[in-house]
Amino acid sequence: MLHWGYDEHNGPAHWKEVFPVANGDRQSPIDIKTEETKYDPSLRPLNPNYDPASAKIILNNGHSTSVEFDDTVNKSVLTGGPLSGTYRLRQIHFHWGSNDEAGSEHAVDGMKYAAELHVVHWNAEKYSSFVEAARQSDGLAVMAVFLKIGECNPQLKKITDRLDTIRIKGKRALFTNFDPSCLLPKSLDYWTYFGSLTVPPLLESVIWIVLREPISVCSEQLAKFRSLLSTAEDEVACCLLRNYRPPQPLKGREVRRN
Ligand SMILES: NS(=O)(=O)c1c(F)c(F)c(-n2cc(CC3CCCCC3)nn2)c(F)c1F
Ligand SMILES: [Zn+2]
Repeated sequence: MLHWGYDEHNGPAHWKEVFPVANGDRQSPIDIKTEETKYDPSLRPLNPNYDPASAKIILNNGHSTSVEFDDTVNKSVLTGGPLSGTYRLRQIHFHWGSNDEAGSEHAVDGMKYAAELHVVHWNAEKYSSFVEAARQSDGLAVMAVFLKIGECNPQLKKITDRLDTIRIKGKRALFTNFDPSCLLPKSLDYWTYFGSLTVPPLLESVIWIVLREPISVCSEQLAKFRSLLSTAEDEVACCLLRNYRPPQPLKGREVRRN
């Protein structure tokens, strides 16, 4: 496998060839069987506290589009929920499919949504950098939000309207004054479990917080994600039509709910 991606020759089925942890005991995403989740009264309300000035750039990294935040200080943080300590906002990004029927990474009772937003944080209380935290079992906390096909989402428009300026892999553009809380649903009720990055190097360092209520997205907005290219300037253009990893074995893990 040359460089990992989502095509037949370098997609999720091949990742274990380079990243053997792909067959590990706490891989993500998973299919959340709601009947088997366990209510945990010790789980606290989620407390996202983001400063719009932390937003810096919007980027096409060839695998997704992300908004990167200034994580050199505790300006935008997530506390509460299943977390002990303060997790600092690093980036948000999306996963989508080649059609509106599937595109999310997590599934709920076997059902997949059209897309999924990930809000990535790292444990800045215990570790000194994102890369160090990414190697620790409690290093990262990712909040996942399902995108359900419906009304066009005016908040998401701020992102989808910029995608034509970063079509090519590696392109980036200034993107500030953006508070990702505007993409969260009314209810912050969640499921939580111990998992991994869903992209190589698939490190098993993520405390997953999956919000139960989806936000809306319309087909036209999703189509803009699919028009992003997974290729750089000097390569034959190839659209990033899908970028989701299928659900992985639960291997005895518990999924708790608040
Ligand atoms: N889908 S996900 O699981 O929410 C998700 C994440 F949680 C991530 F942290 C990343 N991530 C990957 C790197 C490179 C680092 C390069 C040095 C070693 C750590 C990874 N930066 N952020 C990511 F791309 C992603 F998709
Ligand atoms: Zn992701």
